Amino acid sequence: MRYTRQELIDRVSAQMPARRWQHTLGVMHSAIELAERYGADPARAELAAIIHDVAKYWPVQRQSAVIAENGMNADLLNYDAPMWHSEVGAYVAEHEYGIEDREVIDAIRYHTSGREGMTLLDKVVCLADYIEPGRDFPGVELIREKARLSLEEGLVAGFDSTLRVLVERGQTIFPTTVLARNDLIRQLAQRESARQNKPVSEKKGG
Ligand SMILES: Nc1ncnc2c1ncn2[C@@H]1O[C@H](COP(=O)(O)OP(=O)(O)O)[C@@H](O)[C@H]1O
Repeated sequence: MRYTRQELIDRVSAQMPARRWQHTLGVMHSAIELAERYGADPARAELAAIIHDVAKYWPVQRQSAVIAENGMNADLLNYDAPMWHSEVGAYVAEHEYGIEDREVIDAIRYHTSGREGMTLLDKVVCLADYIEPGRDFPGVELIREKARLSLEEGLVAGFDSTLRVLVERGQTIFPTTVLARNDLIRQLAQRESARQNKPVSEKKGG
């Protein structure tokens, strides 16, 4: 990594309006909290959170150029521009800030869409983005409640709310989010069936 934590904060915060930096501070806070609760590395969660929205306010032409010119996921360009900043943020993290930690880079890359097989760090950063203290969209309280039960339940509730809005607005859906949601629902079902198939003696309350 080329910069200290404070240098990174200075560089990232200079690229967005104050209210978006406030959101980022909230995501840093929630990412650390979720990491501590669910066994991820809080320092790596915070690092991904600091950088996650770095490209959010870049002109869209600059964002699409980074994606098109660097062999990144060009399919993203077939979807609405607000999706692009995650991929660009991952690029900036790696190539401008010298981050070498693949999991941190990927947590930035998938913080909006999610993906099938999300890592623990992906889950922490994506969910923190939904529930940071400054968020007040309809349904955020339900996502916060589910986040107290598990990362997976929190994320399913988060993706549900995003998908609902996209459907209501008649917008196209970047399919990776649907794959991520399917995968999380299967993980929850597997966890539940493992819990139910435990020998009776191991079950609390019989
Ligand atoms: N699967 C998807 N398909 C299309 N648009 C999506 C998808 N997931 C998220 N979005 C949209 O991308 C935008 C950026 O998402 P996000 O980074 O979570 O935004 P913000 O932090 O500004 O709330 C939002 O407008 C959201 O509705």
